[in-house]
Amino acid sequence: MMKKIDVKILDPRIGSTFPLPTYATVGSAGLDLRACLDAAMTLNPGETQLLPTGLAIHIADPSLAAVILPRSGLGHKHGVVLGNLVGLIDSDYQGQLMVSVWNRGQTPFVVEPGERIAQMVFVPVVQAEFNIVEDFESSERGEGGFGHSGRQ
Ligand SMILES: O=c1ccn([C@H]2C[C@H](O)[C@@H](COP(=O)(O)OP(=O)(O)OP(=O)(O)O)O2)c(=O)[nH]1
Ligand SMILES: [Mg+2]
Repeated sequence: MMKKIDVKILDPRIGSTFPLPTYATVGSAGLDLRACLDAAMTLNPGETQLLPTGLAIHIADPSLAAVILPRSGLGHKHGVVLGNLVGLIDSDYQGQLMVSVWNRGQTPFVVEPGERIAQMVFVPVVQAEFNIVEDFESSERGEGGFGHSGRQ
């Protein structure tokens, strides 16, 4: 079932020159976000830039959040990923959705106005309250971690 999320269009090109983000297929998890730029922007190797999307959302429901993820083609083929690796959009954030793009590759990458530069996925959230204890009820794993079970 589709969930309604309030959106503010901050750049008038959204909805005309650049389409509003939509799911590309019925099974898509991500909505592609576009770089709301006035002119093409060169992202040099190693460079990070914060790009506007021209949109603000207010998720409002604390049991939801959104994450911004790289697009696999940009990340794998061009080395264009996110400066924060993953962006987290809080349910009470009302500012513009921003995308930190990082060229971790070896060649300059030109971001065109309206180019799909990242994707956003809505995710369920559980807010936890801490219950302070002296000892945990024992579990199968216990304190083992960080590869303690080996590689095969
Ligand atoms: O890629 C991103 C990541 C975050 N945000 C916005 C939404 C999010 O709710 C807010 C704060 O993000 P976060 O909590 O990750 O950043 P912070 O460095 O902890 O800043 P703050 O002190 O504002 O929480 O910034 C974006 O627009 N794009
Ligand atoms: Mg924060």
